[in-house]
Amino acid sequence: MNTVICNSVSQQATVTLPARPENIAFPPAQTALIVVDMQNAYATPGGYLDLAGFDVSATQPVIENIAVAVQAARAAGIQIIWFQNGWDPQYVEAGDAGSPNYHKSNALKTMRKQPQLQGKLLAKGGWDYALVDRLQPQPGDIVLPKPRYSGFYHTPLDGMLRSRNIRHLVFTGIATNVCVESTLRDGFFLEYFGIVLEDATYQAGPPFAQQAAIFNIETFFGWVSDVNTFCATLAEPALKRLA
Ligand SMILES: NC(=O)N/C=C\C(=O)O
Repeated sequence: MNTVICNSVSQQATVTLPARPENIAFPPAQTALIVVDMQNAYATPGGYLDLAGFDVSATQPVIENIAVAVQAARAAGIQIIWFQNGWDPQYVEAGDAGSPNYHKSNALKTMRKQPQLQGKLLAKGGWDYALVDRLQPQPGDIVLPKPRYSGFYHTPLDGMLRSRNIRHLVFTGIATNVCVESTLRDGFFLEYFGIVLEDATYQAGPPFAQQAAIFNIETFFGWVSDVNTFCATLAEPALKRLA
């Protein structure tokens, strides 16, 4: 299993993260680590993606890598934001037939095909909607429910970030090619710097979906790094102080 271990740090002014296509500097105190939709729906066998026919069998290393990244980010004074995707149990927030979401959401489609699942998939308060046991928010973290793929739509995310002077967003979570990429793209248009920790994300669909999302992000919308590098970068100033 791909386990990454790293040490924590105190807050510093700016760090420079080795990344593709080039290194990127950011101030931890004005940065958020966003954990996208690490719910049973997306990461656990028996959850929505699994029931809809997507392979979630390789998500455990991603969960572990996210836990490591969250711990390092928290110690460095980076704001942690947990997204939770879904709707009220009556699915009013999902939209009716007048919404593209009604037609494209594979959760809604799966429930229409299998009516016994109605009220179970991505419904607030249920097991499917809950974050996986391994990844739980702590006091000071922000938990943000969102009803669409992008965390910027129908949520207070932009205001929350601006009021905290946060301009850099480090992304982890599932799915790279859907909610991670959607949010990072919208952030780009709103003048946020988006960084993805590649090994702390996982795709919905075949491996080429991951590759394409990472290519798009690296080439057009943001920067790509990994958990080990992220942790080592945050630890560097602390190591220098000890020397
Ligand atoms: N969290 C996500 O990326 N979600 C992807 C698909 C869906 O929610 O139907």
